Amino acid sequence: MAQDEEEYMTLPKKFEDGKGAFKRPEQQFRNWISRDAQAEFPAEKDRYHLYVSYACPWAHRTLIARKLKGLEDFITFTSLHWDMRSKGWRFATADEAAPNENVTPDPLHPGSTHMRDVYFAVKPDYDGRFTVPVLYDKRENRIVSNESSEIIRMLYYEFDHLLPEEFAELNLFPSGLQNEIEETNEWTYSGINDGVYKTGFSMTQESYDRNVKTLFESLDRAEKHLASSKGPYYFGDKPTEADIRLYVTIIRFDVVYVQHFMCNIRDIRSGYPALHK
Ligand SMILES: N[C@@H](CCC(=O)N[C@@H](CS)C(=O)NCC(=O)O)C(=O)O
Repeated sequence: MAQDEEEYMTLPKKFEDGKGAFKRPEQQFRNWISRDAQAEFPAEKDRYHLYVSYACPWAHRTLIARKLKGLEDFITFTSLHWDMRSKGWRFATADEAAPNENVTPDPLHPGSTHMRDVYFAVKPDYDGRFTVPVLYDKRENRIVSNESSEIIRMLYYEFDHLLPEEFAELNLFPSGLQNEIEETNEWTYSGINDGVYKTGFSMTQESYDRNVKTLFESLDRAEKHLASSKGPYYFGDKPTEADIRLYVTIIRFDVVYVQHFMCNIRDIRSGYPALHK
């Protein structure tokens, strides 16, 4: 095992930006599924599996993209148990399993109890965090990717030639909006998606003050955009990546981040009517 358990839970302290703020580490598995049948990871039915946690906004993005693109028969998934302790995410035991909710023991590696077991089975000297989501290749027993921003983009297009028209046609990153989406992603990510973590995991008062201010300024900006746009989605009458990225944080905001991450200048319900809608 590359890290002992106690050290693992204190690792966030190593991910510090030098100013007391949490700095998210780079993900280590960055392969791509491709529509090209000769590719290392070609798009195929029932070849890939997603490991997620319902608690995790980054994993939630991948479940939304999978659903919107009609990829349920292409990509199976398992949700880890919500109760994360010193070894990181764990699988539900047979007693706790809720198979209809995909909360089960690991269907692919009998005997593995934690997400870390999957990482070590693939890469015995892995030394990063045992994060979800993980996109896993069931045929080659390899991890394709553990970076949600890239997983969702693979799902947008790479299976399109195998999908019924209604799903192939759904374009969550249309060329006419790509610049605006990328520009929105940039501040939404750093101010909101990661902003709640930077606020909640601040190690100094100065870092908390700075990050909570940026977070609420970014929420104000998203609120203003939504209040003055036609809607119902962020960029008009069709959902795009901007909606997926914003939604997963907003839906958790009042129930998780206000209290647990001290993101409590306002809540969404009473402070942001357009975001709430
Ligand atoms: N950049 C990654 C971040 C994933 C991530 O940080 N996931 C969290 C859950 S919300 C996790 O699994 N943390 C476990 C850990 O750090 O031990 C992505 O977007 O996929």
